[in-house]
Amino acid sequence: MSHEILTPTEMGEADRLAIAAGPFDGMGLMRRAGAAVAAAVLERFGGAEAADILCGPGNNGGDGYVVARLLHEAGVPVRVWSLGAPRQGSDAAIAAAECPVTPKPLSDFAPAPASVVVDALFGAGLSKALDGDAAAAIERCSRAGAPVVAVDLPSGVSGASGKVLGAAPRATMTVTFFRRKPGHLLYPGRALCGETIVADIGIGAAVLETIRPACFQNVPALWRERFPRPGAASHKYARGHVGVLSGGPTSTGAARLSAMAAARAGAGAVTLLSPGGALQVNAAHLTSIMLRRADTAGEIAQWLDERRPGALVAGPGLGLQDEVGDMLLSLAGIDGGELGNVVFDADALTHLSRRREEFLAAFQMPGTPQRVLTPHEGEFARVFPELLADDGLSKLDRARRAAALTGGTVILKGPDTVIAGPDGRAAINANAAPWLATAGSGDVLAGICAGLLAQGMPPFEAACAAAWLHGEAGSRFGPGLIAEDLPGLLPPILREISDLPEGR
Ligand SMILES: NC(=O)C1=CN([C@@H]2O[C@H](COP(=O)(O)OP(=O)(O)OC[C@H]3O[C@@H](n4cnc5c(N)ncnc54)[C@H](OP(=O)(O)O)[C@@H]3O)[C@@H](O)[C@H]2O)[C@@H](O)CC1
Ligand SMILES: Nc1ncnc2c1ncn2[C@@H]1O[C@H](COP(=O)(O)OP(=O)(O)O)[C@@H](O)[C@H]1O
Ligand SMILES: [K+]
Repeated sequence: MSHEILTPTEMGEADRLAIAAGPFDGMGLMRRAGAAVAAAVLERFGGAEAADILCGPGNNGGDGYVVARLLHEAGVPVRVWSLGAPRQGSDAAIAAAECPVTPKPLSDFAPAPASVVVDALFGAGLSKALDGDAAAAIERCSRAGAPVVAVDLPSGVSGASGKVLGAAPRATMTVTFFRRKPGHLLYPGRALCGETIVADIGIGAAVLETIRPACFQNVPALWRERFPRPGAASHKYARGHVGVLSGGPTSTGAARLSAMAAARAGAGAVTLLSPGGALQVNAAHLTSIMLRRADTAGEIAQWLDERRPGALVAGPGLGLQDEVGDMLLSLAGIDGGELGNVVFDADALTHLSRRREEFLAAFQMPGTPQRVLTPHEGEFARVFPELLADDGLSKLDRARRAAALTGGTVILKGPDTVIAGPDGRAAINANAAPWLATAGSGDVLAGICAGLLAQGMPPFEAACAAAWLHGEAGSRFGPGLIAEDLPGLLPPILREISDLPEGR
């Protein structure tokens, strides 16, 4: 599957490059775009008694006129509703002139029973919030419950951010062209697109060499090559050692979830670092995970110096006391030779929000551990309030800005988790299910990520792989999922990733 995601601006560039390279001109691409939509309508809604085509003034409307002509030629009763004539001489004007159905004003549109609506009002060129006749038409459509096929995007959904500008229909199906846009994968856009079909309209993949997209759908092809596999002669420490910091006696479960997940993700050894007061309760619940007493920042540093683990999980259940913040700050600035990677999760993110400037300064020191930050939206709001307050930023933009600010990899969690690296690369995760919204699920994600980091996977790839594995485990299990289930669901998924035949 092609997993590059193009912003609307990059898509415009793809159009231009493809037209320059030939063989299709703009009109040729529009005809192919319209044909792809018409084919999808006939295949999925062939039984509809009629088709209502809503056409905007730009090229999205142009696609709509092509769809209208082709459905008419296929014998479907077609009505065309226009928001305004296309600009003279434009491709859309040519498509409108070629359409044998006379358009009526959009203000008169009311969906007929048993008709399918093709929404070709606005696509990539959406420039302001929908209002007036466009918003009213969408409102009538929603009230009638008519099935909607969206051309490129449901009109009103921003292709760049997935945000709704004014109003947008809930499409049953969206047919987009060449590659997905962020708005197809980021909520609320994702939910409004319905099933998304990516149609080939004759733009060659070679244009991507010029565009060099930096955003991808999170699929295994993105990181499979870097996925760790144990060498035949590996010993347990060579497979990676993860440390996990435990909280006090009444909040130890989160760290154990992380520890178990790190082990299942393939780390050869996992050690839980526990305050003395929590040793008994941790010991009572651990078997393969090692346990070490560490009450102070000094004792943790001593263990790091002795064992030099590949990764540490810091945050789940850790506590919000000031001395915990001091300890985390010292970890952020520790020598990367003693500790390769730190996953800052949960309470560590709250400490980061309280002492942001000190943490950011520590992160900038050369030779410190690589970091992965795993905020959910609430934690993100605490750490980066100025990014959340900026309405012009998409979730993708926010994750990228946070990665740049911290010089780390950010997993901005949610139903549309975004992973962003400090080099500008980003991925949007699309395989998770709401069953994952259960206490402790994030602790498992942090542990999987640390397990992969400790095995030498680079942070961006490890973060993407962790989000994907976590999403896959949750989706495959389905209803009834609790966080304890997640680590045990990983082995068959890991086997598939590694392409190992049964019994090996
Ligand atoms: N390029 C190609 O080769 C190909 C492109 N293709 C198709 O083209 C689509 C992009 O076309 P596009 O760039 O013309 O933008 P489009 O979405 O039609 O809107 C622009 C018009 O709408 C107006 N307008 C915007 N928002 C508005 C609002 N809220 N309320 C009212 N008006 C609003 C805007 O006005 P303006 O901003 O100029 O004031 C302008 O007049 C793309 O999605 C795909 O379907 C395919 O055919 C494949 C080949
Ligand atoms: N509706 C949803 N659909 C898919 N995944 C979700 C949804 N809600 C939450 N998740 C995922 O579940 C995990 C929850 O993490 P988090 O909020 O930190 O939980 P906890 O702190 O209880 O461990 C994240 O990986 C998040 O992406
Ligand atoms: K549209």
